[in-house]
Amino acid sequence: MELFHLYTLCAILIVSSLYLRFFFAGSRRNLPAGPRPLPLAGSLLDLGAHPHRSLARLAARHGPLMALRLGSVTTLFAPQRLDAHQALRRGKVQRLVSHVAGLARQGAAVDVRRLAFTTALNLLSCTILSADLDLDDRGASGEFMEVIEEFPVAVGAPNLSDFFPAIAALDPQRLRARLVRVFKKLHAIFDEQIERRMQERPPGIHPRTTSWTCCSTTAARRTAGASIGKRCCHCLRLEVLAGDDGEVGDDGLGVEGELPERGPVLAEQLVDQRLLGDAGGAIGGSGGGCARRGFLVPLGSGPTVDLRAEAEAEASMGTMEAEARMTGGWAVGGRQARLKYLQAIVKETFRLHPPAPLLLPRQAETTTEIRGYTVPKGTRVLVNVWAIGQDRELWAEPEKFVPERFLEKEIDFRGRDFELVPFGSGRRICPGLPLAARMVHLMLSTLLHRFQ
Ligand code: HEM
Repeated sequence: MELFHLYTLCAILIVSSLYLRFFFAGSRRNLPAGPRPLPLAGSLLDLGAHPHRSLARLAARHGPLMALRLGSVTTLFAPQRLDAHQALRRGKVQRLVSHVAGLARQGAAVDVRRLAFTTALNLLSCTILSADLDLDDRGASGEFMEVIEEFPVAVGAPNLSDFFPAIAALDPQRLRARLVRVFKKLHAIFDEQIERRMQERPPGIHPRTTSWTCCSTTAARRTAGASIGKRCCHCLRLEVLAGDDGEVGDDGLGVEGELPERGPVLAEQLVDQRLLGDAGGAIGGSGGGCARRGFLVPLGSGPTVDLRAEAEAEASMGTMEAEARMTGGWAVGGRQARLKYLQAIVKETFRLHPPAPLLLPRQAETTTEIRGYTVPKGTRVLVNVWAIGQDRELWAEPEKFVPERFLEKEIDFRGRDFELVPFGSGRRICPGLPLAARMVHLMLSTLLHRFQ
């Protein structure tokens, strides 16, 4: 009997150690490097009294992205910010390239402006709505593009009502009516996406309610299978933004580069009227606007510019592809940051053709003094970014497209250098800047590299 117990114990030990070995080997497969875990405790003992210091020490040994097993939980540590949307961006640009290659093989014309626009839009719609727009589809993306193009026209046109508020109710130029129509179309597009997401969800399941994602009425109405009125759309948009499980995550904004710093506020901004209002012009800027107003036109206008940019894209892409082959991925987005000349082209284009030449209007909240002048409360303030880009005191031969000027100057468009503020500056700086900047560089360098 004693012997039987001994055999049973041995068998259990052997089976469980084999299982644990298999389990942990499998779970560590293709994980980033990290310290070898002890049985059961994993690397818990490595953390010590000051985990932040111990982790930094371990990262210095194992690399910037490190996997640790703490108890039974595998944990990933990154001392730097992670760009979780890199794969999504790459996928979109890869699709753009395949599409353009297909058109080139057929000898068909390529509408770069529309394709760049749809690619940028696609990234946004995947990020916000998990919906992919077809590059061929003139329907959905074409309609969206029309709506977005109408915004700057309706918003940017000088409006008599702004100058004579007493007649605002009459809307003499019908601009307000026009904007209402545009918003209606845009809401219809969003409503369609919301409806689609709701249809796809199994009946009776509604996302977890969090303080900012979804109001209880909406959840209750949906659970009851009732239709949802326009008033609930705001909540739904936030809910859609939050992804299927109510978490801002895989397709939500909470993981994108620099955006989480602004958190739910940004999410609300993006999804509520602001997105519908401001990002409209902005989206046009990030894709079609840039292609239309700038990047590709000046590139074709000077052989030096063209060749240098191409050579740089070529060199960088060579490395990127080698890297991609090793990692099994595609173009490595981070490398874009090192394309100095391409960056200079992008900056020069923003200087000459800022997509929002007057930014968004401001209003003085209090009476204030600037350069000895009094600015009364309520004064409308317009910043002419286009004129700043044309200022002869700041730029030599400002009317010329000369990217080289940015090779000599340490000027960026992120709102710190007031000579170049195509995305605005300060508290109301464009929150889409990181996304737009990455997409513009990635699309431009990829197209230059792949096509003549
Ligand atoms: C090349 C691309 C883009 C350009 C040039 C651009 C430019 C701008 C500018 C000039 C403003 C006004 C800033 C100010 O008045 O100080 C703005 C605001 C805004 N942009 Fe962009 N944008 C771009 C892309 C995007 C994208 C891709 C998104 C969305 C993901 C976006 C979302 C917004 C929002 C929500 C605001 C309003 C911010 C606020 O009022 O606080 N933009 N953008």
